[in-house]
Amino acid sequence: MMRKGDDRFRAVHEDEPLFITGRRTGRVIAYRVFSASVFFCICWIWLYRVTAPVEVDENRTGLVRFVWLVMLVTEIWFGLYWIVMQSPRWNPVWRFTFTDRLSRRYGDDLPRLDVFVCTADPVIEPPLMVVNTVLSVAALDYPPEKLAVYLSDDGGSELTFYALAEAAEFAKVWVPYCKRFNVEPRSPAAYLTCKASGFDSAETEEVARLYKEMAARIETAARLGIIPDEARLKYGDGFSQWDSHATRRNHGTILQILVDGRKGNTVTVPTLVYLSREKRPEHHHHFKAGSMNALIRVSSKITCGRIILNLDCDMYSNNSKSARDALCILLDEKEGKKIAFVQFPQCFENLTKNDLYASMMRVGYDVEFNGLDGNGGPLYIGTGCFHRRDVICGRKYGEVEVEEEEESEYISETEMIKALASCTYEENSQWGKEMGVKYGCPAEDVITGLGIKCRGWKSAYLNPKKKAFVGVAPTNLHQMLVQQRRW
Ligand SMILES: O=c1ccn([C@@H]2O[C@H](COP(=O)(O)OP(=O)(O)O[C@H]3O[C@H](CO)[C@@H](O)[C@H](O)[C@H]3O)[C@@H](O)[C@H]2O)c(=O)[nH]1
Ligand SMILES: [Mn+2]
Repeated sequence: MMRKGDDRFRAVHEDEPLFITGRRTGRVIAYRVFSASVFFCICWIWLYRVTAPVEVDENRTGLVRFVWLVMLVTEIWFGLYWIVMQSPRWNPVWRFTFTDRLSRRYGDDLPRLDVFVCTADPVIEPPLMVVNTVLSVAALDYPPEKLAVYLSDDGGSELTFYALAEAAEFAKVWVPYCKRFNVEPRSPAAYLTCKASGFDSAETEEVARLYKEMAARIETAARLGIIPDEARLKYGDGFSQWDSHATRRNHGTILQILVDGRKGNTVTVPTLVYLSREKRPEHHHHFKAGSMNALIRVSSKITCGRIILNLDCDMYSNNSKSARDALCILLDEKEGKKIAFVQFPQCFENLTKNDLYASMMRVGYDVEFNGLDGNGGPLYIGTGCFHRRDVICGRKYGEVEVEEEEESEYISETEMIKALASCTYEENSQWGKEMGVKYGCPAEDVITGLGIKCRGWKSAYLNPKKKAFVGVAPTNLHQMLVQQRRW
């Protein structure tokens, strides 16, 4: 947001909203007529059941009366269920943003944005895929000095760290290249796949060569499980944080700032941070919710972005303008003030046309989320969501927002920041309850979003034609069952 007392941009187009909320009247009326007709039928069925005489039970077994009673109860139950299910369909809305107005009003004076990418297992989530996600957000259309990308590695894997270190080097070429040539999408793997038939310029060819070399180094390291010696020397500060008996479930906090764009450092690449929070077998780690809370605390002492974007490691940014779209909602002077978070749908690139397991969730994302948005806002679904930092940390609607702090002159000591990601930090605190992402539920995202709503906030749903984030969905029955059981 703007700095205190800085109103250079305020005067420009002050009154124009940054987004509008649209309704599709024809479609809504058609649905309501259909819905009313179904309701009418339901009422008739109820009336019939209650008024039609029960046949005389000749054998006096009571069976006929019993069947009648069960039918009555089931029909009432289905009817009520159907009525409740109309709420996410009754009043759908669509949001449209004006990023040009945002640019005119704020220029590059945008709030700091911290992106959290979570990964947990270098085998299931290959480091090369993870760094593609990181690179795609590092190249967002956003001032690099205002952007920071944090990778949380719950797998505590040297391979993931190595891949991120390689990506930090490659980013110095990739980010300026994307901005200069307005590249889309900004995940190098996805972009270079579309260009596979031929490169249009010498620059693209050079970038493709550098990417392929990097990818080969990362994949070889992952396959052999060996980090090259040169990398160990070059990134000694990072690797030295793994002691000889560190395992996935038992290690200290590992924190390395690979690119430091804080005060005084001119950068073309955003701040890039690797974090693997402390894990000990005797302490519960609370899965992704635990890692998100560690990220919230650690980032608060590094860049303290006022806005937080949270992404699963398999969801790359497919539209470099998505952060600006979300800010159109969050920074809107009138309507935006009530909105705590902006949720984009989860889209997937690995599905076939028939989408055997219905992973596209089309009813959810194309119908019900718009309906929920007309009713206070969609759920938080754990990825592709822009939050206000202070709201996720517990601010209630109506409480005064703390002005964005200038980055402090004093850069906190790494050891002090590491303590924020220790296993014991949250003991006897409100973390996981009133603060941060909630614990105790496998679908931590949904209950966290509902908790925010209970504090008086609304949310907004953005589903632009050009998909904002694209990921990987389960493709076989086993993976699908595991996921559904957790939800
Ligand atoms: O201990 C853990 C476990 C998972 N993750 C990360 O959490 C994300 C989601 O986990 P995944 O196993 O891929 O679950 P999905 O079922 O695919 O995730 C969906 O469902 C989750 C729970 O509702 C949401 O948090 C996710 O955002 C949503 O994409 C991934 O990036 C993981 O790396 C961690 O960081 N630490
Ligand atoms: Mn997933």
